Amino acid sequence: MALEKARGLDQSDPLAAKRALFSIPHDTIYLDGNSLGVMSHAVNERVADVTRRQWGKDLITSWNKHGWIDLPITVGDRIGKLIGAAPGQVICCDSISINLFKVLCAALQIQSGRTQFVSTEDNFPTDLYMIQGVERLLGDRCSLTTVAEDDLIASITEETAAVVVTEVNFRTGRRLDLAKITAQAHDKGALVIVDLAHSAGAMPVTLDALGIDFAVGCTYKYLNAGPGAPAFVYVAKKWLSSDFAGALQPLFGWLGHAEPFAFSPQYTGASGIRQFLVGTPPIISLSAVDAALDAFEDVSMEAIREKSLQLMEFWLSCMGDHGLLTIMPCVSPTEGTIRGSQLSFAHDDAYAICQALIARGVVADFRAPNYLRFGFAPLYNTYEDVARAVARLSEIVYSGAYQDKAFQSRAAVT
Ligand SMILES: Cc1ncc(COP(=O)(O)O)c(C=O)c1O
Ligand SMILES: Nc1c(O)cccc1C(=O)C[C@H](N)C(=O)O
Repeated sequence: MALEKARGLDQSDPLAAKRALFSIPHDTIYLDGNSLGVMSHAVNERVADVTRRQWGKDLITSWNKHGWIDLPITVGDRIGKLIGAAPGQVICCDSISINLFKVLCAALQIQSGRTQFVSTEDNFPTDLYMIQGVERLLGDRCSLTTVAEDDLIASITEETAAVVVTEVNFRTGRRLDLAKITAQAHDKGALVIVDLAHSAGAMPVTLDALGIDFAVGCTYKYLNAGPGAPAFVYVAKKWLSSDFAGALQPLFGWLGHAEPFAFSPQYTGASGIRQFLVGTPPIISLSAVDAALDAFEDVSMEAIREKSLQLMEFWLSCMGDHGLLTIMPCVSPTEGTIRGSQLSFAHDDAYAICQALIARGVVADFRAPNYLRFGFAPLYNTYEDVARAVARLSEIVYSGAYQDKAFQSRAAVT
């Protein structure tokens, strides 16, 4: 029944043709695109071209000949289109963690006199760690206050330098209201720094329209650029033309210099977003980001969001039909609009169930303390994936197959 319904839904799916752009092992149902997206054929081909032809034959001339030197900016602008940022405000470089360091320092510089960052206690750890690192570096010029998600808005006061918020919670999938958070922050004179790791490529994001000050995000999840592909950083235009322009962030690397090839001993930051570049970009994986973005060229983020919501509704109805929702309750919001593109379920044996699923070709992941997490990537996941994965989950849970010893021992990466 569920399989028939799924096939019908796949037939009328306007994004169905997109799946053919990706390389997905035929015996795998991949529901972990919220951790590492799958490889597109375009990425595979571009990486081969960059290594064989560009690097292999054209060698160092490729910095000019193949536009390597401008890739952080050209790719940044392409990402900008997906997150509601006009050109010139996004650059693709470094990791989320490093980019956070840059924008945390920028925020403190802009907010002279204010020292407090407010964040959520359940934020992705690297976001909290980076603030703790700045705190260690700057002493009483920086402090971190963490609060429950429900208390975030009320905790933003005239003392707050910036709110540091991840739009979609990596454990629960809860999506916070950026419009309300930004309105309160700006009302109190605080800045807003957003982590879009679980938003970019999964749903519409409107940074310029919301008036967000800074944002960071990665490209290896829903943007499918590959393991360790460079992240991005958004800096609102008004800060790029502020008094601090050219020296907004403290990692004064040579490629953020106004004239890198003048090799001056004195740092003068480049104008605009280029000042957020530090050292030499990883051209092979940056090219992979560029190629990965091709899959988003002719599709709207609204259409992607629509399918994401429908995939999750179908997943929940299939789990309900199998009686699974009482055995492993959903810890994600039941209301789709306040959820990202993932569903998490609590079960004491979530880790072992996840391993048993992987052994049966359904790739999900486990997140401490006891969550089984499924990510939905509308460009390549199908309704048939959903029906088949829930059937396998049901078989594992009711048969007790997950209790096998082989599924108990924890790997380094979960
Ligand atoms: C919300 C969030 N922020 C940051 C990261 C990681 O950042 P980085 O690019 O520094 O590894 C992740 C996942 O790895 C994440 O889920
Ligand atoms: N970045 C990752 C990695 O290098 C290895 C394993 C997982 C990741 C992840 O992205 C985890 C992810 N941020 C999460 O939401 O759990």
